Amino acid sequence: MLRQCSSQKGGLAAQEAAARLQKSGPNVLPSRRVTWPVVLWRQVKNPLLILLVAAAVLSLVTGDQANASIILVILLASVGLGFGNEWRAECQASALHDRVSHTVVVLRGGAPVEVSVADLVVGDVVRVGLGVVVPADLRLLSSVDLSCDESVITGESDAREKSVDPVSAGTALEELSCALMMGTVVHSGSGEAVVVATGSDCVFGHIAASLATELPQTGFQKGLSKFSMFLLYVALALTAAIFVGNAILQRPLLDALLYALAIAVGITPQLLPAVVNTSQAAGAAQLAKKDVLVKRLACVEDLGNVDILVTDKTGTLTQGHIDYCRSAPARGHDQESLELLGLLCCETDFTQPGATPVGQNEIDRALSEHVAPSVDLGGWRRLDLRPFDHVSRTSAVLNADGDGRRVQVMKGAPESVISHCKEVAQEDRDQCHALFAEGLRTIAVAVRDAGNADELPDSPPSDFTLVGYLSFLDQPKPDVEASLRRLAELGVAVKVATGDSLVVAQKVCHDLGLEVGTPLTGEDIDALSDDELYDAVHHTALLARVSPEHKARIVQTLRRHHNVAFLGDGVNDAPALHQADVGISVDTATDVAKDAADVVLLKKDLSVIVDGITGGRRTFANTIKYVMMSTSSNFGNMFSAAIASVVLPFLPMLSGQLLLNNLLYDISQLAIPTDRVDEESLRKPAHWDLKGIRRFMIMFGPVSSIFDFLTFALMLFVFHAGTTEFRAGWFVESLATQTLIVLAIRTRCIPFWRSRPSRTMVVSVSCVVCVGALIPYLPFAAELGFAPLPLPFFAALVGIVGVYLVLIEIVKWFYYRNADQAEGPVEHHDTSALPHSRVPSDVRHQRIVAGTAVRFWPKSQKGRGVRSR
Ligand SMILES: Nc1ncnc2c1ncn2[C@@H]1O[C@H](COP(=O)(O)OP(=O)(O)OP(=O)(O)O)[C@@H](O)[C@H]1O
Ligand SMILES: [Mg+2]
Repeated sequence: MLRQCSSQKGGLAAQEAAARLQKSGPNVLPSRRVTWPVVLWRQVKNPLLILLVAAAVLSLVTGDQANASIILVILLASVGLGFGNEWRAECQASALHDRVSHTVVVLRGGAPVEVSVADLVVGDVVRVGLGVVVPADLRLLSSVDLSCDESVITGESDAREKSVDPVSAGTALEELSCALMMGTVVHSGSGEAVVVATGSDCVFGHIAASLATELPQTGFQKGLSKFSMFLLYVALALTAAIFVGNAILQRPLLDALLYALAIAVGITPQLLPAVVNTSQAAGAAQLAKKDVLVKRLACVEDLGNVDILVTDKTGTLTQGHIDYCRSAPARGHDQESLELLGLLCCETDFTQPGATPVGQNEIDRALSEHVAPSVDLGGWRRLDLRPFDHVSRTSAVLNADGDGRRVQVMKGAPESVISHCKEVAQEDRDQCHALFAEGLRTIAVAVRDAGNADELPDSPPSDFTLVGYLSFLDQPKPDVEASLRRLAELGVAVKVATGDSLVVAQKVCHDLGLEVGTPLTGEDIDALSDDELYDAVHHTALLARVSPEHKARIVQTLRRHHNVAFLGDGVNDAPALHQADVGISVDTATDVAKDAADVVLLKKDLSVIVDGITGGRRTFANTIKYVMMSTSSNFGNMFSAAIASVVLPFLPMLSGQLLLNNLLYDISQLAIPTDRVDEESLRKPAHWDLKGIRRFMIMFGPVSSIFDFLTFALMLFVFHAGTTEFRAGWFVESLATQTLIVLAIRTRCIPFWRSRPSRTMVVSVSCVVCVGALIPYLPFAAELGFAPLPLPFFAALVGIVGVYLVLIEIVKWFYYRNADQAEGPVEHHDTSALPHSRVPSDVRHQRIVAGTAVRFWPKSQKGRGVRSR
């Protein structure tokens, strides 16, 4: 095979590889990226929009050409605005995605080097190990106990054994035991293989091309679509009512249709996708600056909604760099033989000259660094290996010494190893506890005479002799305590789920000031039903000696009533990462973990997650502002327009004018993603709450209508306005009230005084109001159907807007008082899980029922407004 690929055992020379890369192109699959036509289609596929265009074209041919042309021009501008913003967000998203690196170890000129997966070429010799996602189609050259999870290709969930033995030509894909396919995952063992196909030439390339690439919706997206459907129903009801009302009054039908459709378009928050995407992209870009890469933009908000974080221990609570600390031989054994046997039992075969540890096995790396130089492995030979697995928590080897004597060595978690030992003296057991109590990650080494066996028995026998313990130190991180406190303040409970010993984990938690409550072990968890587990997990912050399945089960159980994030970097964390609402991994993690994650941290640090969560909440809060806007004054305006069209003898605004009004309003709202967010709204997870939105709409919409009717009266009875002047007056008033209200709605506090909006927001809102006021004076105002307004109108306008904003503050006060009362009795987070029980009095856990939840803004702390930063 090597010859067929013009390669050799030591791999390709660097120049040769570069030359092949030039010819074959990078090893990547055809992009799944969104292209611009797709983004454009998203803007125009709105059925209301299509109907409106159709009606406008009809009107262009048969009737009012000026109005029809204005409608078309404005629609074009709206679509352009949405497209421009969404496209920019998409570009930012894919740039972020590209920053998640995937590397592989290849032999170049005989030496192992780490290169980007994209740089692989046919003929490269690569090394693969546990947890690696196979980067191209490979033919095995050597392997140790290798098996692969090929479910992405075959749908078969059981891992398949792999070996170098050739198979006959024409063998079915599932039976290709000497080949590793791109996209499959190494389930156990390790090996070397030569690349036979890259990029879209791979089997996976063909499959991926035919797969639907739609990803399942995130919690946030589900809420968003429900909300959009709700508005669509409101729009349809209103459109039908206006149309029928006008028809009964025998008004021109085409005009009525155009007008009704313009109102429908006005109500549907057309820019919602653009605002959401821009918010998310801005949020993601800010998070990227803080070393948080969001793989899917939609996860930004979900990150903000997290209220429980389940995390592993190594590298999160501890520094993650394991150092060999000391050996503790059992009675009757010495340090030398203990270290020698420990080294023999590493996955890397150190009896081979020049062997370097592969993969992410930290314990083996530490042993090779600190023990290998001083141990003489001369004469030893490896016959068989069973690599470490997270379920049995042991690894085993069969080795022969210089005299041909064969021994089986086992190393692993002390409890697991000791269970296979003949007899273990009490003092040796005590020694283990003492090491655990010091917080040392400790493994036991045991040995047995293997007679003349050639390979390891299927299950380890129980006649091992304990040789002793090897201890490793992984220091607690100094800044973790502060991060744990921040998380508690954010209403996020932290649970540590580790495969390490309970005593070691307890010591680490204690050192960090994390109260653990009543800890659970894997065995405890097995004995509990899901309901019992759900309750028990609330009373502890520590789950120790847990297997990968336990981690996944814990996450799954908690998700019933919580939004759960899981942080982990090992192969053993992948199932839980998949289960979690938000899977978080690190850039240095194993491929499977990184693949399963939604968010990748460039630094494995709790403080980075704190930033991620606050960033997510900020983004969510801003998105919700737009939603609130669309459902309050914007809705109110359209509602007034609907009523007025039936009550007045003429249309209160032409359809083109309505659309222009809507376009200007939308432009002003594009600044929302830049807005500041009150510190208070960051303190709690926020969720979609359709009931709350409906209540908001019903309370705020009519308030804006009252002022519209006031304006109608003013124009008709005080200024005795003609039709065009009337329309200009209402155009200016509705735009002013509609846009300025964002300054009130954006916060629970008193605007400007307690909470300041961003400068961009103030500027954009003010500019739009001014532009609106100027439009009736512009040279083309007559074409638009406007006449200039008398100056006293503006004095009245200032009065109307002023009273309106005051009234909104009063309604706001009532709304939040009711919302807070409606929330009912509040369950408290189990404070034992938080460091030093420093839980703010209002940290509560919110029950999310069937995707709806409690409210947008957290309860204000006894009127103490907090100034936003
Ligand atoms: N290479 C190894 N050889 C032998 N035993 C090991 C090895 N790696 C880990 N162990 C043992 O298995 C136990 C569980 O390790 P595992 O890596 O599954 O834990 P984990 O859940 O990833 O821990 P953490 O939360 O710290 O990341 C360790 O405490 C140790 O006793
Ligand atoms: Mg781990």
